[in-house]
Amino acid sequence: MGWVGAGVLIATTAYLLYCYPPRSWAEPRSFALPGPNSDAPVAAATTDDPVQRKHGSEASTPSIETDDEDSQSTPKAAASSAPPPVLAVPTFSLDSGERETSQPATMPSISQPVNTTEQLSSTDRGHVRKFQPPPQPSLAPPPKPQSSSIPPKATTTGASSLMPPPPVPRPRPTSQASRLTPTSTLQPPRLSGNSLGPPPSAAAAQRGLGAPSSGSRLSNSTLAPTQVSLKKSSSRKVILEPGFSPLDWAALAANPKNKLRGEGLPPGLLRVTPSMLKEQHGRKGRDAWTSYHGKVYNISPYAPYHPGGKGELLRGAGKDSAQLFQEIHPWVNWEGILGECLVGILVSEHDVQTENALDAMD
Ligand code: HEM
Repeated sequence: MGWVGAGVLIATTAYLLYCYPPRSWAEPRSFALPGPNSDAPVAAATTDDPVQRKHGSEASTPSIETDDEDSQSTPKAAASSAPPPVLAVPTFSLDSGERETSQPATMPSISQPVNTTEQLSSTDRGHVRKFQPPPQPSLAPPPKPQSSSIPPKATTTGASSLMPPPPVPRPRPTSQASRLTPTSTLQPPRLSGNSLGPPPSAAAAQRGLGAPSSGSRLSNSTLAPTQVSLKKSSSRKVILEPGFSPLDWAALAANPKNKLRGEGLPPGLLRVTPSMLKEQHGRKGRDAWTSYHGKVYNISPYAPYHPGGKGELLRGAGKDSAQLFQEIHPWVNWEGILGECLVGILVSEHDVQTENALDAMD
């Protein structure tokens, strides 16, 4: 190499001398002077030709030369400009390549407007990428574009899916139906007839015109007031005169001296035949007798105290009243009211005749 360098040196000097002949061309000293002057540039050119070309192309400022000297000694100091491009280049180049081909429009939207112009210019120029990209790719790249582009679509789609107002028409029919149904359901129970019904219904059912009819009327319940009026009208109770209340009757019956069985009767129970009972019809000054479960009672003293009236009570005079009694008020305690009015026992005509025959034989 030394020989080659010397040859080159000589050739160059010869060329220079040929092109720019010195003023003292004729002087022999001129050959000696260029020698030492040419040594310095030749040495610099031979040693640092490739390196100096790079630095010279990059910049002519002295600061760059100092960086080069530092870079040789300490790479970190010079890496301030170099490393970032090394790390950023692969990521950025890949992203930029894909984006340039597939999604050029997403990049500006992702990166902020300040960097958009720089990126567009950087995509066109590869040299500029190395210096500018590091900050840009680190902030911009993958997550933001996808997230920013996808979410609005999803939100819009979700909103559109949720927006259609089916619930608006739904509540209307449901509310109407619910309103109609509950009212309908609530009305039947409200039928106060039920609350009023049970105690009197049981009584009225057995009192008046039959339990089944009253039960159906109560179920209708819309006619509750009419039911009450019917019960009152069906009620055949009479207004008793003063001093003939149930308590007055109880006080009268408590005293055995009142002789509620009737005047002129023997002390013991009588054997009453149907014919005898029939003669005690309550007219023509006779007491009214009636039979109930084989016993004969004098009902004449109770007539003014009978809540259903004297006429109703005398419907059973001279005959058996069990059927009428059961039809009207089976809950009434017959024996408790008319115990002191017991006359005798009901016997058949045949039994009375045999007894009479036996008595005659005696
Ligand atoms: C045998 C024929 C009888 C007839 C036809 C008859 C008829 C009636 C009638 C129509 C009523 C009114 C019912 C109402 O409106 O709630 C009534 C009430 C009454 N009757 Fe008679 N009755 C008879 C015999 C008796 C007898 C023998 C007694 C007593 C042992 C009696 C005691 C009563 C009582 C206590 C009431 C009031 C019932 C109530 O307040 O719920 N009845 N009766």
